[in-house]
Amino acid sequence: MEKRQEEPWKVLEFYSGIGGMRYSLIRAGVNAEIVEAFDINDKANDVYQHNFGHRPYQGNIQTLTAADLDGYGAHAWLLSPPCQPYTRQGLQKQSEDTRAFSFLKILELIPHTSKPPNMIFVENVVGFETSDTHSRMIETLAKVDFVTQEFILSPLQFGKRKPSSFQNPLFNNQLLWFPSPLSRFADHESELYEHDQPLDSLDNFLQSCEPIERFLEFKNDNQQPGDTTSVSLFAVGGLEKDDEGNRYDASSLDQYFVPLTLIESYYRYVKGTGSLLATVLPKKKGKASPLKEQCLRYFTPREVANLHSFPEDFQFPQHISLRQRYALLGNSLSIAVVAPLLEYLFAD
Ligand SMILES: C[S@@+](CC[C@H](N)C(=O)[O-])C[C@H]1O[C@@H](n2cnc3c(N)ncnc32)[C@H](O)[C@@H]1O
Repeated sequence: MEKRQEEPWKVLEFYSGIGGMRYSLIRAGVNAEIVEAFDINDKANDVYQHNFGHRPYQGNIQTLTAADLDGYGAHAWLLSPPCQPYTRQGLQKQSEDTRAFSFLKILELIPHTSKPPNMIFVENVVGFETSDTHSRMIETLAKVDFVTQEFILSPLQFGKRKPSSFQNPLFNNQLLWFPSPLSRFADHESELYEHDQPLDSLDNFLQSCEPIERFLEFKNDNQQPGDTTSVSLFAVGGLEKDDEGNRYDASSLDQYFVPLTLIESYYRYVKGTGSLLATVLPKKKGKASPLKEQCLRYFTPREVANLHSFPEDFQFPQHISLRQRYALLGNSLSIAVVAPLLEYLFAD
């Protein structure tokens, strides 16, 4: 697709969810216009519409044709397809999983379009890079003359069509485990590590992390200044309460505390997903206190959105239940990581 210099990039956002990709594009400062977004989930579309004033096309991406895609005249396609076929907790059926079909279908349409996109950005989970879906993606993109660069930061893949290229062609057709090529694009808030080695110790890692208080909407009342590093996170099970259909009252903190009965059977839930916050510090420094004394609570949806770097004005419409909020946020992405990648991809 030809584009005049001053024209905005025309972008299609596939699997738009609650708009993590669109927020990343905004944060990257790319002069772009989302010409259409696509998602099958009506609740996700309610949230998207609430925040962006546009309701995504609500249908199965698998039913789109090459002519439909040509009709949008887009320069770039952004895709965050379902990750369940590749996650470690899942059955790892990869391209055999019905949830992978629409992604493969959309890639296979590229040679049949008369105006193929100049750029493609794909975001997924660790596990995708070794899947047969990934092999088919690389094969299909090579056939239609794309060069690719791939990053495992949070798991990300993206491509740019010849003759345009990446700012750093040195990394073409490589899978990188470090973000150095992006460092010029990372803004202050989303500073990326320059390390091309894993962080060597837990201490170094903790020092390079933002304190968790920065992300909290409910601060700990009993917190002393300087106690920040003592707040602990535990990976245990998700929220138990089924609040389907109930309206969500964001103002009450009580609903986020983990019931003692659940903590007592902590080990049964270790395999679940989600993180917990210890709101009471251990009495003795360096000594872990029993879980029961730490007043564990779940992060609120706003806090999860903060951890994903969603902007402050992002909101859920009232009718979205607590459980739905967690599910939608859980499907979304880290804007702090995706924004520099988009900036890198769109840089001339
Ligand atoms: C991994 S999530 C992407 C979330 C999004 N990037 C965000 O920030 O919220 C995948 C999304 O694709 C949607 N989806 C899955 N299969 C689809 C299909 N065949 N057609 C349309 N949407 C689909 C799901 O409803 C879900 O919202």
